Amino acid sequence: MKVAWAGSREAFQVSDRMAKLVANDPVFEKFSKPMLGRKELFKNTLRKAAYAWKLINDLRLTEEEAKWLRHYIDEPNYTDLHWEMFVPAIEGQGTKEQKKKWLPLAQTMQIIGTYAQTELGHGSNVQGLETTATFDRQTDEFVMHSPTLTSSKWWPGGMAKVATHAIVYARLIIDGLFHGVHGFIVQLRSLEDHSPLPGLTLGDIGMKFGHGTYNTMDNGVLRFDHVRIPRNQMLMRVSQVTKEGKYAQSDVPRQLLYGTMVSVRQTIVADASKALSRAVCIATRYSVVRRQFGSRNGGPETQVIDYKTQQSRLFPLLASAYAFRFVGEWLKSLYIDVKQRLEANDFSTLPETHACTAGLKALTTAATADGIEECRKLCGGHGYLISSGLPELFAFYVPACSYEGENVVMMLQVARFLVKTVSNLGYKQPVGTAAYLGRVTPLLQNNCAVQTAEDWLNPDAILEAFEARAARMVIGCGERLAMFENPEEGFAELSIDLVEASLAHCQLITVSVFIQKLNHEIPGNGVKRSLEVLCYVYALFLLHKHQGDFLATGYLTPKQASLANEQLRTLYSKVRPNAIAFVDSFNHMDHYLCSVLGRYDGNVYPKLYEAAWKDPLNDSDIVDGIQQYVQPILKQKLHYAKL
Ligand SMILES: CCCCCCCCCCCCCCCCCCCCCCC/C=C/C(=O)SCCNC(=O)CCNC(=O)[C@H](O)C(C)(C)COP(=O)(O)OP(=O)(O)OC[C@H]1O[C@@H](n2cnc3c(N)ncnc32)[C@H](O)[C@@H]1OP(=O)(O)O
Ligand SMILES: Cc1cc2nc3c(=O)[nH]c(=O)nc-3n(C[C@H](O)[C@H](O)[C@H](O)COP(=O)(O)OP(=O)(O)OC[C@H]3O[C@@H](n4cnc5c(N)ncnc54)[C@H](O)[C@@H]3O)c2cc1C
Repeated sequence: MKVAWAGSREAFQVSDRMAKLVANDPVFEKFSKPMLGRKELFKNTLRKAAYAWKLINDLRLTEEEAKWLRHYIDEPNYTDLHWEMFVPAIEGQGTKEQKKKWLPLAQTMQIIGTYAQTELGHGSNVQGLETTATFDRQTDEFVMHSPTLTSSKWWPGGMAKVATHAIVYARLIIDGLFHGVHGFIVQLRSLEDHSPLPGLTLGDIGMKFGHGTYNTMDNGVLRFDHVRIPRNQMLMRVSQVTKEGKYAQSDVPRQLLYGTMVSVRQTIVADASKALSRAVCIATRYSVVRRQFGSRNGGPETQVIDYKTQQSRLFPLLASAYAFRFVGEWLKSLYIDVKQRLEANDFSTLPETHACTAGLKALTTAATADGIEECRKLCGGHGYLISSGLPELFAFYVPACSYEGENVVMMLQVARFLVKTVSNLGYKQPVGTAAYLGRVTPLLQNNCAVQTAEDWLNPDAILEAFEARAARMVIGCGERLAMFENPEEGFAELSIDLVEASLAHCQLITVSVFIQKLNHEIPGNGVKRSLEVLCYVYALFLLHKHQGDFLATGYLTPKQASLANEQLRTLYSKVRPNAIAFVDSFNHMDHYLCSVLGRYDGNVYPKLYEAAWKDPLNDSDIVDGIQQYVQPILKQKLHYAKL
């Protein structure tokens, strides 16, 4: 199962080796992080990032190994933006000459970059950005300027204190004419003494949610006061500006300017299973250790994992972790394919890839953030302790629902893709993830054939149910949209339904990828049979949760919906004996989990007790402030107390 989770024996070995490397090195200790103040926390992160870079070079780690090393160090920091956004932006949007100049500098970290797109006033609406880049023909330069307060760049990670360069997105203006938003490479700091260059105002935007997690990152604010950069620092793969000030667009679609976001959204989907599996591992291990009620004749109480209600909250999350792992793997292969095509100027699969990355990013991050919080509740009161590892994990993870495309905004992008696919049905056969929309007649006419709970243990029955639900919701929206004279008005009016239809479409993708995975790529029959159980849990849980959709579209009868729920309850009993094996297969080491509740050895209570004594408040019996503020109250001489 460890190999199935990792994807291959080699992938397992690489990640395992890097997990151990980090866990065994005292520099990467992280238990004391929540006790540090912001400045110490930040310095500590800089120290770890520098040490990691030294290890990468000294040990000559491969790119894959370096990625795992950063993952296990487990602290957001400026290198995330450098490697995940700055470098890919140059790779995807730079010309050959620009790549030749900038990539070697970035890849050896002689410069450190960030991705400065969002502003105080606009994040989702990229076309609404206000920073200007005005071409000056006389000097062959662009003048970067922040004309309003709301045009201040706001959020870019690593920008406040570390980055030396940024890809800045700004409105291109030539001779007073606006030519859309483009990316520019801008130097922010001196490479000698690290001070901000003249004309730039740079700072940190302040503390973020949760103490010890995202505050390791210096998210920044940046303002320009007529800062000049050479013309050849505009990223020019998509559009070019000549020295005469002529604006030209190549055959490459404008959407490629958004390419870096597609790349990161894909990574975010791949990473969702890491965060969810981490929370599920903690909650499952603790649910086996924790006992409440049910003692008979002085025997042990019931392990909370044996309560059906606990199983009905925990096991769908366990199944979701596996589903997201497989859909992340699948999306990665789709992305690698589109990347190769883009390099060869084949843009045909870009719209589908955009819809998949946007929709799956929204689906997996929302479910993972909610899932982490549910795992915290599954651990009862102890889940609220920082030492459970869950509050910090939630605080780190939840902004994924907003960054890289706010989730609702992303689902509306999927809706645009689906509406377009449906309106083209007469003359263009849909392919890939939308292929089922080419079979609308049977999907709209046929109804579910399930008669017994056992009938739901059939991948074809499940797939057809999810296809029929998604097709009916999408076609329904399409029909209602056609009644509007102004399509944009119709889209806005129906946006709630469109988001629900998009979710149905994305859930269909995750379910079908899970089924596909079982049909083709599982090593060993035992592993395959166990994963089949999780696949059914995932699908039937979604079906139960969204049974309103399945019933309202008329594909299922209430009886069939209740048979699905009956089967789901039976499946929970099949998951129970393997629950610990399923979470051990994630291969998460104690160092990585950083959780007293999720310890591999189950030694929860002594370690919880021990951890409490490490709190700074326990350094002494009488702490600072007691004598000054509590003793005077205790010693007051009042005849009666007034509330
Ligand atoms: C104890 C516990 C402790 C726990 C601690 C744990 C710590 C762990 C740390 C581990 C670290 C390890 C790290 C490694 C990996 C990290 C990887 C992730 C790094 C993440 C860092 C996050 C930083 C965040 C960065 C950002 O947020 S950057 C900014 C992102 N911004 C957005 O996403 C903006 C969203 N908006 C848009 O994308 C667009 O504006 C829009 C798409 C919404 C609208 O665009 P537009 O207005 O132009 O218009 P249209 O809607 O009309 O679209 C026009 C057509 O273009 C198509 N389109 C749109 N986008 C794209 C695209 N991207 N690609 C292709 N096509 C696109 C539309 O579909 C339209 O098409 P049509 O014309 O056919 O309809
Ligand atoms: C931790 C973190 C790190 C970040 N790092 C970076 C970075 O490195 N670089 C960078 O450039 N940016 C970064 N960002 C910014 C991030 O990309 C934006 O916050 C994100 O894209 C959301 O945009 P917004 O804040 O404008 O949200 P808004 O769009 O203002 O969203 C507010 C609400 O309005 C709704 N809404 C907006 N538009 C629509 C619509 N058309 N239809 C229906 N509802 C709508 C949304 O659903 C949401 O509920 C980061 C943000 C965070 C939280």
